[in-house]
Amino acid sequence: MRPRKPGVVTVTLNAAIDQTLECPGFTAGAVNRVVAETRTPGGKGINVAAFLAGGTRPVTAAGFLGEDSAPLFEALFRERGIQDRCLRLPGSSRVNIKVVDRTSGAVTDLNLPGLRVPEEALDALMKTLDALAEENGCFVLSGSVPAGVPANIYATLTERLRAKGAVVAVDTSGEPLRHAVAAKPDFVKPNAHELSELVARPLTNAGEVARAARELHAGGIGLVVVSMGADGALFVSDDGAWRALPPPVEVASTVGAGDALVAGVLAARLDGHGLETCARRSTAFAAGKLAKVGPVPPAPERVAELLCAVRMHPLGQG
Ligand SMILES: Nc1ncnc2c1ncn2[C@@H]1O[C@H](COP(=O)(O)OP(=O)(O)O)[C@@H](O)[C@H]1O
Ligand SMILES: O=P(O)(O)OC[C@H]1O[C@](O)(COP(=O)(O)O)[C@@H](O)[C@@H]1O
Repeated sequence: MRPRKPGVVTVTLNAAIDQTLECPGFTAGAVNRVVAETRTPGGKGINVAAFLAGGTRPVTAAGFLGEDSAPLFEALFRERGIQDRCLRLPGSSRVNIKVVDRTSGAVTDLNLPGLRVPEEALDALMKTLDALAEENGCFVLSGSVPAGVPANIYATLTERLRAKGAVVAVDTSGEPLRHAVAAKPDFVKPNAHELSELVARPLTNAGEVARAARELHAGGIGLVVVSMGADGALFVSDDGAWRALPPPVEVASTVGAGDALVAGVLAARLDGHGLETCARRSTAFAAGKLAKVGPVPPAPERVAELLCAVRMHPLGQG
């Protein structure tokens, strides 16, 4: 995974403001008291851009933002030095509600559908991405697909951008993931639940997850990473197969952990690291991210501490 052009572009079709509600003992169907509320810019590609920025490569955010809520995202772009090539749509980006119960550690996500994308806006996005492909070698296509955009959008973009020599990563779910996988991106990162939906069978243990991940890899996807929350992640490529287990860490919110893992994988692979190092580094980065709400990268010293605590297990041929 060594693109000729250094820049990374993340594409977020369905950006979100994440409203985190801290609610000890949260119970569905009951009256609950919220003790703290924060609003942070989110959406998978926005988070990946925030985690990757500040490294050795230029990072650009593309996709759509509601113009009324754009200032929150623009502040993040300024703070992290992210180039803003997001197109503006009338209205506000969705607000996704994240209920965090620190007593149980559970996080409940209520993700809204988001703004409908008009046809002209999608055409304009295609032109923007074509232009960005002239100067950027890696594209990350992440998150749900909003109304107005065909479910095969990531497949279309994967083919189009790979034809221009770009490395393409996809992190999505459901129908968009099914289509994208058929277009063989260079890297996919489903979580175990999304992978189970994709292969249409329950995956009840790490062995079953590994078997399904190998099937995807054998189908032509160079790097398959399957995340499993506190149980770590599986990494499968031509270089071999590993499971990385994070140590127990302090958790403010698990929202964005998958995006941190994607950013960590890309940073390591684009720097030319092998699979084992990539798995260890990205797992340490994702675990370090959990201490803060929102797309705040962990301090390098914290990642260095966690690196030594990640346990690596080679996966047999199974
Ligand atoms: N509670 C946790 N403790 C330690 N690491 C975690 C925890 N939750 C997530 N992670 C790390 O973040 C990665 C991605 O988290 P996960 O929840 O599987 O992603 P997604 O948000 O895409 O479902 C995991 O593979 C793991 O490395
Ligand atoms: O586009 P989707 O699938 O609704 O996901 C959007 C949500 O995912 C996030 O990007 C977090 O994703 P992860 O927890 O998988 O890293 C949130 O910021 C956002 O609210």
